[in-house]
Amino acid sequence: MAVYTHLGAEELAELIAHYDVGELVSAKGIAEGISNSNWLIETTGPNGKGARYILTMYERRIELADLPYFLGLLDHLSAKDCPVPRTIHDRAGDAFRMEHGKAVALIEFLPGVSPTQPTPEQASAIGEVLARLHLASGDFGLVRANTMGFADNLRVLQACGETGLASINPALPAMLEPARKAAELDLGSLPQANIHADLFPDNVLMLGSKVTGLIDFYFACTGAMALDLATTHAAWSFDDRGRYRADVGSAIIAGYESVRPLETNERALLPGIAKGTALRFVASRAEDWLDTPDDALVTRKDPMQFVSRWHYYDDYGAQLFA
Ligand SMILES: Nc1ncnc2c1ncn2[C@@H]1O[C@H](COP(=O)(O)OP(=O)(O)OP(=O)(O)O)[C@@H](O)[C@H]1O
Ligand SMILES: N[C@@H](CCO)C(=O)O
Repeated sequence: MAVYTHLGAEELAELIAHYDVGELVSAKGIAEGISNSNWLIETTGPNGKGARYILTMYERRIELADLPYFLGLLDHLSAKDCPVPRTIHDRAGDAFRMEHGKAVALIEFLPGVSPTQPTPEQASAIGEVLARLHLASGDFGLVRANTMGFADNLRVLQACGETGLASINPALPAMLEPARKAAELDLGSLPQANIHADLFPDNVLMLGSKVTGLIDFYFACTGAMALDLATTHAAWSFDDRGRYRADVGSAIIAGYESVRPLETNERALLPGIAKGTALRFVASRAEDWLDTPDDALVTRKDPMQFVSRWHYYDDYGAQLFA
């Protein structure tokens, strides 16, 4: 249940009164999500016709200093017609406010549901939208370094330690060596933009094959566009038993290239980048696994899922991205 902080009805009404969105009608805690507290807010709307918003309270992981980048990027992309939610600014013009010592933001509600078994049509649509996002984000004025880059992944795995990794699964310590290799990959010479960097299906809202919303930009950073494409490929193209879905994988690349064809140097590095991005999720999941007590209510994500994806890219990456 992702509502970590209780906000009473009066507190919520007072908070909403700082925005030009009408009066509070209802507020429901949203169960999905694990990092932040989220509420679905209904108000009478700026013009009295009713409106819905997402209220997010930033609970952990997110640095306050990064919020202008994350929220500003949403505004920049939505102004360029990308399907991302706008940030609603308060009457003073601020994108976030402090409440109980924590930052809160009011965000446009977008319709749609996250696909659990994406179709090739949906995969193609997400590829297209990702490329549009890259073309639109290049001239966003702010920059943010990737804090989950390949060298960071190595540090995270090393900090888990061989014993810690082996306590999750005996096959995990063997990923330290590939992580060392990935850390040597230099993505700095590839075309850069502001990238989402975590575009899993649960961060995408869709109606049928139409992408209605990309959400959860809290790993967004300035980085190689090919990294974002490889991450999306790794997140979408395997079924729940870990089998590669060729129709979905090729539809993502084809959809992307229908808007922004890959450059030769990006294509050449994609197999290595795909392995590196698989290790990003091995590392963050292993770290979370060791940090989460066995009796916590949160369901831990299995790092081994991405070990098997790493092996797939190691075996077939060269032909997949040829
Ligand atoms: N702009 C939006 N429009 C509609 N629904 C949204 C929007 N933003 C978030 N949601 C809903 O709220 C849920 C939780 O949001 P989100 O996944 O961002 O949670 P989180 O805790 O911030 O992230 P995470 O679990 O990835 O750490 C989403 O699954 C989605 O259903
Ligand atoms: N989307 C990530 C969580 C955020 O880093 C995962 O599935 O491991």
